[in-house]
Amino acid sequence: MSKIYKIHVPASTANIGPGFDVCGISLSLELLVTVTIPDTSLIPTLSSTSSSIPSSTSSPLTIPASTNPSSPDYSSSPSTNPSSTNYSPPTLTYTGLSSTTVPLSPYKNLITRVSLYVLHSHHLTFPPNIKLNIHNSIPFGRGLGSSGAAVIAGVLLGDLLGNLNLSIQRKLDYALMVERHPDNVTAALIGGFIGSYLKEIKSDDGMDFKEIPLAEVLPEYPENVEILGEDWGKNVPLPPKNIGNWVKWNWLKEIKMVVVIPEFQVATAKARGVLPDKYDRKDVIFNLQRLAVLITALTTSPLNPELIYEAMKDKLHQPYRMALIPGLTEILTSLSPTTHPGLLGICLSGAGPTILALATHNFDLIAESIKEVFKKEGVKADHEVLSVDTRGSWVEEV
Ligand SMILES: Nc1ncnc2c1ncn2[C@@H]1O[C@H](COP(=O)(O)OP(=O)(O)OP(=O)(O)O)[C@@H](O)[C@H]1O
Ligand SMILES: N[C@@H](CCO)C(=O)O
Repeated sequence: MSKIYKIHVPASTANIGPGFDVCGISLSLELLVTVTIPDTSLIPTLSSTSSSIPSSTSSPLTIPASTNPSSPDYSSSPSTNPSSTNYSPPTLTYTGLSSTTVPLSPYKNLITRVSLYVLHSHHLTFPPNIKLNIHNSIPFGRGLGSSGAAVIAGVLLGDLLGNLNLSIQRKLDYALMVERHPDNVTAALIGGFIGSYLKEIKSDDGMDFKEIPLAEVLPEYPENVEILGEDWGKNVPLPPKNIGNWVKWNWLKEIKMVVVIPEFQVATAKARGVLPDKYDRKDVIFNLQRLAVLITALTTSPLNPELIYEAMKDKLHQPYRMALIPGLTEILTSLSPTTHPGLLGICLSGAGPTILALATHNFDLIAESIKEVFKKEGVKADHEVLSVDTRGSWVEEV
């Protein structure tokens, strides 16, 4: 009998104005990966060395039961190199957004490459004949955390296929090796309104986290299965332990996220490339003051729209990204709680180009006003009214 699992990962919005690379909120849009594992009694162990690799650290959180279903147990099967069996790597099918353009090779697709990184670092590779059906509702390259969700899905997939039982903290460590800003991945993994920071890893600890090139973490894996051998898994950069740290704030249910999504994409790498290496002290203070106020203002009832509106302003990333997003300056200055009752604050969602408006009512009016500005710039946009997802990522056996 095959086993079927579903991996659920939410979208996320990051920064929320002044909290650049700090704040994230997971959203009610989902990336769903359905994993079909053939009769596990026929699946060989993929490496005899896997049991010697420590697979987890202790978790600071209680993991919901649904996050760690009983994974298939390969351990009693004989150790076999897949290249010597009737092996075929995972097959991928996609439905939903970007389903016609996303790579379907398991060695090129972001979700499966990340899962292979997790497996590889445990001296494992894909078990044979896995089927993956991916349904994507998160638009690519719009600032709604599509890559963060794909990375988390990949870590959860690797954990499932390797029967690793990684702790939630260790899963985050793996995700942070791939996406080095913690805001989207932490919100996608944990769920809710999240503040996070990365531990500074000094080189004399044996590894400088920031300096490991992504190409070494996610190498171009060859398109064949002859990749298990004596050295398989020996030179994989392992994540330092406990690099991501987070807090989860209360979220008031009356606050909804109005997201206005332009039709064009802005790659996060490009939107980070326009940022300066150094900032003026006054701009840093501007953000710190607002961020400190924003967290309490957003989590305290009754809400104070004027306070929140000012506290959602930013001088660390949005001013530099205006050149990439036509209409951004006007959008950020022309709507306010006075002109649009119900509006709490407005900012770029993640690296953009999506606009995030936090609001308690008048959602469609707020969205239409933002779309009007985009329209003047010749940009078509859609909108959605989203809720916070408080559950985060989870895996179920169906
Ligand atoms: N479901 C997915 N499957 C495979 N690849 C994906 C998936 N989602 C995202 N990606 C990859 O990530 C890229 C988008 O990443 P990018 O960081 O530029 O934008 P984003 O994550 O949507 O925005 P932001 O980080 O600002 O929220 C896509 O072009 C694709 O290569
Ligand atoms: N904090 C990140 C989020 C995008 O992934 C940025 O703004 O670049």
